[in-house]
Amino acid sequence: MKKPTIVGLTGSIGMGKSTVADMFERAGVPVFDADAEVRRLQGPDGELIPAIEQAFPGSTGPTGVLRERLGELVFADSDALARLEAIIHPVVGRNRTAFLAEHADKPLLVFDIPLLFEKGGHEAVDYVVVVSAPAEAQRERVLARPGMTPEKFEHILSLQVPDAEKRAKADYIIDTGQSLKDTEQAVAALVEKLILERVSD
Ligand SMILES: CC(C)(COP(=O)(O)OP(=O)(O)OC[C@H]1O[C@@H](n2cnc3c(N)ncnc32)[C@H](O)[C@@H]1O)[C@@H](O)C(=O)NCCC(=O)NCCS
Ligand SMILES: Nc1ncnc2c1ncn2[C@@H]1O[C@H](COP(=O)(O)OP(=O)(O)OP(=O)(O)O)[C@@H](O)[C@H]1O
Repeated sequence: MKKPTIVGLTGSIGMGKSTVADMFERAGVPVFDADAEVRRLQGPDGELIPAIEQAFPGSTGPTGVLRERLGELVFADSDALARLEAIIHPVVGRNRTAFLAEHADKPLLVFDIPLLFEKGGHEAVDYVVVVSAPAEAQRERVLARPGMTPEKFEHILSLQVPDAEKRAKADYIIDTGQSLKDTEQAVAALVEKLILERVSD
């Protein structure tokens, strides 16, 4: 049986990656959502709560990880962030492998991975799709989020591979600086192209 084509979907903060991932799902493509997986593992009764509480005392409660508190601890301290990542990333990787096995009969799959370039996962996918919009649109979207400040935004940006570099390394770019409808059409066209290419391979 032919293996599924794997698309790695990524993009910097606020570029519209989650919205575009939903568009892939609506086009019939199963999506592994690394962020959702992290939230599940960190949620109430999440598998990683004991390890996170041990490494970062006071960072969890009855609702699971206290995201804002943990964010304050790790986004300001790169060693702390590396410790948190060492707890989380191996488990996410394991669950991604299980997702792949479950969907081995599908033509196309999407791995929605915010840190695809930062963590070197781009070698493990067939195509990298970068979600991108003008910096002004990105800034406006992110600053509209509750609890976000310009300082926090700049700092998170500094932890991420710059958008220009992501674009340069992409196989395909999905522009989210246009209307949602136009972006959805671009996603549907890309899905069709990738499935056709696979068949004629
Ligand atoms: C620290 C946590 C709890 C803060 O949660 P919060 O809901 O406040 O923020 P959120 O997860 O939406 O992240 C905000 C922005 O920071 C970026 N970001 C998150 N983790 C990282 C990281 N390890 N390195 C660089 N950027 C990161 C996200 O891509 C996003 O653009 C959470 O980000 C976390 O657990 N991060 C570590 C796990 C991880 O690496 N997740 C990302 C992909 S699997
Ligand atoms: N053409 C478009 N495509 C995608 N999103 C758009 C578009 N136009 C406006 N938006 C809006 O931009 C926002 C993007 O948010 P989204 O959560 O998808 O970003 P994200 O990149 O996943 O963020 P983060 O990396 O911070 O988790 C949404 O509110 C969405 O409705």
